[in-house]
Amino acid sequence: MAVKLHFSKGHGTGNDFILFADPDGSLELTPAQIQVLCDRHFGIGADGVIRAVRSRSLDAGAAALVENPGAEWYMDYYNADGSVAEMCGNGIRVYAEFLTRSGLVELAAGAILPIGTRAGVRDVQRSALGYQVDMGGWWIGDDEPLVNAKGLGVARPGLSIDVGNPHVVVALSDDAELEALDLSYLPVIDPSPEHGANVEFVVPGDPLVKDGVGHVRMRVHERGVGETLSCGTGTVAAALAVRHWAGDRAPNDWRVSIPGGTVSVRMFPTEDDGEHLSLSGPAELVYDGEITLA
Ligand SMILES: N[C@@H](CCC[C@H](N)C(=O)O)C(=O)O
Repeated sequence: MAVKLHFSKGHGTGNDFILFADPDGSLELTPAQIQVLCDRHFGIGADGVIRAVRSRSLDAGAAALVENPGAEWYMDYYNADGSVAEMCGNGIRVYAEFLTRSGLVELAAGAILPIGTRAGVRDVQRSALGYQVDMGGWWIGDDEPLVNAKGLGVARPGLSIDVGNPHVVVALSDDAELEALDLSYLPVIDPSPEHGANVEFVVPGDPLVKDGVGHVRMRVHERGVGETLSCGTGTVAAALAVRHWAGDRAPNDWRVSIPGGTVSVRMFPTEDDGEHLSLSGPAELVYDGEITLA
């Protein structure tokens, strides 16, 4: 049966998404429908699709992820190839803008909007740059997978980082190396991660730290998409990796430049002696439309 879909198109630093409201959870799209929507020639075109669904409408497995602490809204996120992803750092800011602009939630300055994701609940609030997201904790692997990409010449060691979804970060020596990459080809990771990974190529700033803030340039090949103009979870993974390599004197405030703009990343202590990451950046809704899906 044909499905008429009302959607909004939005982006966070050029990482673009198709968003639609399905509060009661009655409109689950198939991977083939998601691929058509995201196709830049035959569909609307986007890096991912976000279904806005109320947590209470989820099946028991997904609902368990967002019960404690409770989140009224869940970000049901799909990559352009139709695969699911646990988290999206740019998408969640655009999702917050979509929920508030559509009148589905009210978000006063300083108030916190908890949003359910497959990686757990993430707190979002308005910030000077647009929105700020508490991205939670992370995990750094002790392996060093080798990464090769077209234009790189020789494989480089990467750092595996999980920030709710999987990343491998690779340091390059300068901007010329970063620009020489051809990310229209899938980077090869050896050993290959079981569930795939987003791959970030980074060039630490020179100087690395200016006025107490660390600087990094990054390009990314997103799992399930290809090269994108930005990846929010990738920027926090990049800042973490560079801080890890730089050692004890590295700062906790970072600016990460991606082809689609700049975002801010901060590492901050939590009450239980851990550390969380925060991501701040813009979120834009560009247009609304309607499409009929076969
Ligand atoms: N663009 C996103 C990440 C989207 C999911 C990713 N491709 C994955 O499969 O993990 C971001 O802004 O974080």
